[in-house]
Amino acid sequence: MPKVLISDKLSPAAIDIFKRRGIDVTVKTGLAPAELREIIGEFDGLAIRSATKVTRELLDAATNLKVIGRAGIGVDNVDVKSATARGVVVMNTPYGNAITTAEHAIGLMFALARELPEASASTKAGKWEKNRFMGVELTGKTLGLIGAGNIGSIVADRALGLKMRVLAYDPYLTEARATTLGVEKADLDTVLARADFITLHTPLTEQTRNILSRESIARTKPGVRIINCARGGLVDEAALYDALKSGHVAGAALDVFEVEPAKESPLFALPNVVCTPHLGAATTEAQENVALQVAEQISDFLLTGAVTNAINMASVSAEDAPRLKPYMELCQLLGSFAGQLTEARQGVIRKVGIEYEGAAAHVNQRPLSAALFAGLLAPMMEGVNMVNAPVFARDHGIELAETVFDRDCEYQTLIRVSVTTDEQTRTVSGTLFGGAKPRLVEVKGIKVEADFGRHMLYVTNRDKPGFIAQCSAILAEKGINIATFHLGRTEKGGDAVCLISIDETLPDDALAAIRALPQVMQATQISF
Ligand SMILES: NC(=O)C1=CN([C@@H]2O[C@H](COP(=O)(O)OP(=O)(O)OC[C@H]3O[C@@H](n4cnc5c(N)ncnc54)[C@H](O)[C@@H]3O)[C@@H](O)[C@H]2O)C=CC1
Ligand SMILES: O=C(O)CCC(=O)C(=O)O
Repeated sequence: MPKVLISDKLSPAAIDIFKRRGIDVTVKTGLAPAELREIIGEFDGLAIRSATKVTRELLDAATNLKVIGRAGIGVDNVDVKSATARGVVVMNTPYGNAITTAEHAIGLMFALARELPEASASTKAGKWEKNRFMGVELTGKTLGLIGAGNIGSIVADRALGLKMRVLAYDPYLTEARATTLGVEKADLDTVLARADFITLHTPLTEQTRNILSRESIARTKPGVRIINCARGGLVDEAALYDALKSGHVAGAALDVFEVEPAKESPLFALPNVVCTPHLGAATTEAQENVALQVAEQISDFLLTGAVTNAINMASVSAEDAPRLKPYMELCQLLGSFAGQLTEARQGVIRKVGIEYEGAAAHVNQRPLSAALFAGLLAPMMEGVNMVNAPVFARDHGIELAETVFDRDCEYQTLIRVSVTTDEQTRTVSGTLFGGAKPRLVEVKGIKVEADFGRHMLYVTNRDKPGFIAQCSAILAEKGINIATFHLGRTEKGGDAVCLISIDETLPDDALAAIRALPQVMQATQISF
């Protein structure tokens, strides 16, 4: 039974889902990093919000971990690069708290426009300062969005409902999408110069860190109000403080801070600053959504292999997972076969080609190249799996070319793999017998029909009499039983391939004896 740890405060709905799906779930929140490192090795899955920091050190101790699920959007508390390198899938729940967070941004905009927190505090203090608080109307004002993804788009929609004009800066926003959203696409300088309110909705990346820097704040319209409900670090807090003090910025509402928890900050002393403690996603509805989603996603992955909303891997829907399973197995075996032949020749892989024909042309192929790379690179690298193999391949400069042939095919389904090294290109093809059982059907362009046995001997030889008898005699002498024996050749007397499935591994001297046979060009032992 897979084991999952919930290490942050999640809605109890998540626990129910895990239990119902047959997952052994443990809840331990508020652990110190050392305490978490101590126990993480037991778990296959980890469900978190933002408090748990998944560092390289934690991942080093997470020897069984297969999946990390973030009940929320931002994964900046996860070292995704290290997780990927260790083959751990990282998932988030990209939509579950988007509406709630957009509503918080709109709420903060109202709070700024009418100084609601200050007015409330003053009224409760019995001051009745009716003349102190003079707000601004939102109707007709310009809202500048920085980031127009899920949350930014919802903010835009709500702002348009308030009769505001919306300008959006987002390098990935197309004109067509901007038109659909009813916003004006603009560059950052235009947003800074024209917006009465600026709201941020981007992840924190190297490109977005301090996107509202001292220089960019200086280029904003005097009297601008700034809302950050995305991530601390997008706004330079020291520069914001100075701009608020000088009056250039009329107000700022911050849900997120450079350092969290933010227990102290010079900004707290300013009357025109509204703060909330990272509450953007804090509604019952959003927390239930993300908890349910993350629990379903982690369970699906651990129980069926379905991959949803992964940051570091192609998605496989729950519907696709059973259909893709034999294809992934076939690709992994073809990759492993090609990889072991390449390893035997010590060739440096330059390029990998995958061709899909027949039914394979119509399945979701995105995860298949990852399965192929996992098989291909496993003989050469330790700890390779579908998550990290494509990254290793890219880091090693291996080019991938995928071709889909929508044409009649000799087999019901066919996947042909070619691996090009400095020396040669090797091709190997496979099909699914009965739609499910991987079978080799072609090696080096020569037709064979062989199941993938646990231990195999692959021989290329000249098609001359005597080879089969001599080879069988060597195996018999070593007491090695032959399970299956498959032959193929280009033509009578031409090149031939022989695939022998054997019940145990072949001793080195037997392999050497087979290699020494006069007809033999290459003999390699393959294990799956
Ligand atoms: N305060 C809170 O509790 C919450 C905060 N968040 C934060 O909100 C952020 C946005 O969430 P979503 O809208 O769901 O993400 P999203 O991925 O749908 O949208 C992000 C947008 O930022 C844009 N972007 C990327 N780099 C940019 C750049 N250099 N300049 C301008 N735009 C850029 C992207 O093109 C994308 O459209 C999350 O990354 C997360 O950090 C999310 C949920 C709750
Ligand atoms: O889990 C939370 O409360 C924070 C949500 C958040 O920041 C996110 O989803 O990116």
